[in-house]
Amino acid sequence: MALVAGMRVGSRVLFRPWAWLPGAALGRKESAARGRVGARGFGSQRVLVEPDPAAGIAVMKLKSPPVNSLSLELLTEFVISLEKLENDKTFRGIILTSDCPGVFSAGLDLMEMCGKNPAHYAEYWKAVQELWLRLYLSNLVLIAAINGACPAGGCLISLTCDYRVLADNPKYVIGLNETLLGIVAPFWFKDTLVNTIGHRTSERALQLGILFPPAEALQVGMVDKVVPEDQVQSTALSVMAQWLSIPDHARQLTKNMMRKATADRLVKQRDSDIQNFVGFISRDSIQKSLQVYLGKLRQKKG
Ligand SMILES: CCCCC/C=C/C(=O)SCCNC(=O)CCNC(=O)[C@H](O)C(C)(C)COP(=O)(O)OP(=O)(O)OC[C@H]1O[C@@H](n2cnc3c(N)ncnc32)[C@H](O)[C@@H]1OP(=O)(O)O
Repeated sequence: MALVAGMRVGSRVLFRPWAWLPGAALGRKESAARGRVGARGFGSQRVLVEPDPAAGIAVMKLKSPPVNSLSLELLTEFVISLEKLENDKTFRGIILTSDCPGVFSAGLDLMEMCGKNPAHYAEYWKAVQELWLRLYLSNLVLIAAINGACPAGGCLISLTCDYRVLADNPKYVIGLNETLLGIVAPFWFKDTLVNTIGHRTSERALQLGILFPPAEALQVGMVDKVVPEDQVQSTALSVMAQWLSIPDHARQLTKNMMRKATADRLVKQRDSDIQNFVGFISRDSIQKSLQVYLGKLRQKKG
């Protein structure tokens, strides 16, 4: 089946924001062969990939200073790196972490959602959806090694992982704090949280926009383990070894069984979800809220 900017995964056609990139028109086999990751690191400007082919894993580090906010560029590079690893049968797991000190990811890039036109908002939201779908349905074992603050979209990324290890630092808060910005987490952010910490805790966390410090995050189940900062990476590696001891086909089918219905809800209404986002974010009142929030972030420094 010929698809110009879409790729069939199961019964889904996924958007390919990088379809214009050199090599994108190659056949799957040729492309996979050329793109084989091997033992040397690869990546892009904003996403570093450190492969360990012998162990079947790669460490993926977000590197978009100062705070790994999820710009269109970072989202696109993230998806490309993920696809490379997914297509290379050497790899069974990814440890996802940050290369920016003190911040895992500041979430969606507020500059992408302020003062732009509807076409830009639509393109941006499609890229956010795409990253979520790819991460949430990934066949690989994904472990989040959370070595910094993890609000909103940063938290969402970690929630798509199979396991979360958080560094024990009171500044490293985690949660979906959208209401604090005067915006609303969409249904698939909410579903991802409910699937992780349950309905009642999610309702309270979402309405109040709670950013949980490590001990509370552990208590509500937002993360699976809290460890001293210098042990985040080693803990993620030992957790990975445990997950990789399970036969892939059985684990993957089980993961898919647990997650498919949630992902399908978005797949079935991607376009209307984009329209909702564009309509909501374009409102004058929402633009004003975001500007006020950005102003507060900047003031914090002064
Ligand atoms: C409408 C549909 C719903 C959409 C769903 C939305 C999801 C989201 O993810 S919205 C984004 C929510 N994110 C946040 O609330 C986090 C905001 N940032 C912070 O709280 C902090 O920056 C921090 C804890 C992540 C890091 O603190 P610190 O190390 O002290 O760094 P600074 O606050 O000084 O920030 C440095 C620099 O970066 C800018 N910045 C921070 N976050 C974002 C962001 N999400 N998008 C764009 N830019 C961001 C910040 O303004 C500073 O900029 P300059 O002042 O120009 O240096």
